[in-house]
Amino acid sequence: MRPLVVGTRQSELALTQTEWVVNRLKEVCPGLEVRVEKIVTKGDRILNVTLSKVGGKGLFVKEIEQALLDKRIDFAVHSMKDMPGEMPKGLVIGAIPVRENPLDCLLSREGHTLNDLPAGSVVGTSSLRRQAQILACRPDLKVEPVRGNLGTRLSKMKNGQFDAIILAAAGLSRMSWQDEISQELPVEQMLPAVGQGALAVECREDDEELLALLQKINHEETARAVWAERAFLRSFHGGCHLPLAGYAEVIGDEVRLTGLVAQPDGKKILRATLQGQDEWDLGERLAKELIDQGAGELLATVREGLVG
Ligand SMILES: NCc1[nH]cc(CCC(=O)O)c1CC(=O)O
Repeated sequence: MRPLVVGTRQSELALTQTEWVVNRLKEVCPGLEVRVEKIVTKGDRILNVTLSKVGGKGLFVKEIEQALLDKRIDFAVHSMKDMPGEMPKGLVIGAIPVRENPLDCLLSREGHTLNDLPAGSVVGTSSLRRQAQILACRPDLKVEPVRGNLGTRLSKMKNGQFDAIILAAAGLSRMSWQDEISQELPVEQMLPAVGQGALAVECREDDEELLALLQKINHEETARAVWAERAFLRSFHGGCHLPLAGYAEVIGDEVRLTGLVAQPDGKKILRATLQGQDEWDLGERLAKELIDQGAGELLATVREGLVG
């Protein structure tokens, strides 16, 4: 294998994830040389602006994808949940390694769970998906936006700006910060984001030498689950900043997919589960089922709110 260049954002989490993937590649290809190229993305430059108002999460991957297309880098490691539904022509996801804990968790200053947080407590999250699901079970809490990388959010909670925050278990676990978790939220209370806990290793579609190597760190079960979740996401046309959740598991030789579309105030939650063999078909059928329940109208109202 030729020496490779991997592109990554420069946040601690991104670097940790990249190093993890590089180590997996070195296990299956001893002696492999990989140079790490740090890339500053638009999402990193505007961390003080509410993300949903500036065009969503594609912001974290665009510059990196351009570097791939320009052949300045050979591959890139992304958090799967930061990947938009559609990818640029010429690029593919070459591997989906084994998934970390997909759940969201509550971190609270006093060690409370979601059910026993005192009324009026302020919960920090900028995700409409998390906001809607918190308010659905605890309409007496206040949700306020919080931005910044994991460390910044943690310190904002610890210094009293928030009574609690919601973060993905996967990020905390990769940073070895699991001890900060007050409660892992069950999927019944907090359905995760599409792709949460999984990584995407992206490369050029014609790089056959690299694709053959990446195939060796692909995790079939994770990949099947994530394809079903992403098929569901794509049916809503790139709605990664929308109050939308999707989570799939492999059960025997089938995939069971649960999807959710919510009103940001949590007063309306549409949810459905389907099981089947074909991931793409499953995602599309689940989206149709939620659209039949009124998801289209609900999301249209949210989209207007985001633009205005
Ligand atoms: N929203 C940003 C983001 N993108 C990926 C992760 C880490 C978790 C993962 O890989 O799914 C996080 C932090 C978080 O949501 O708590």
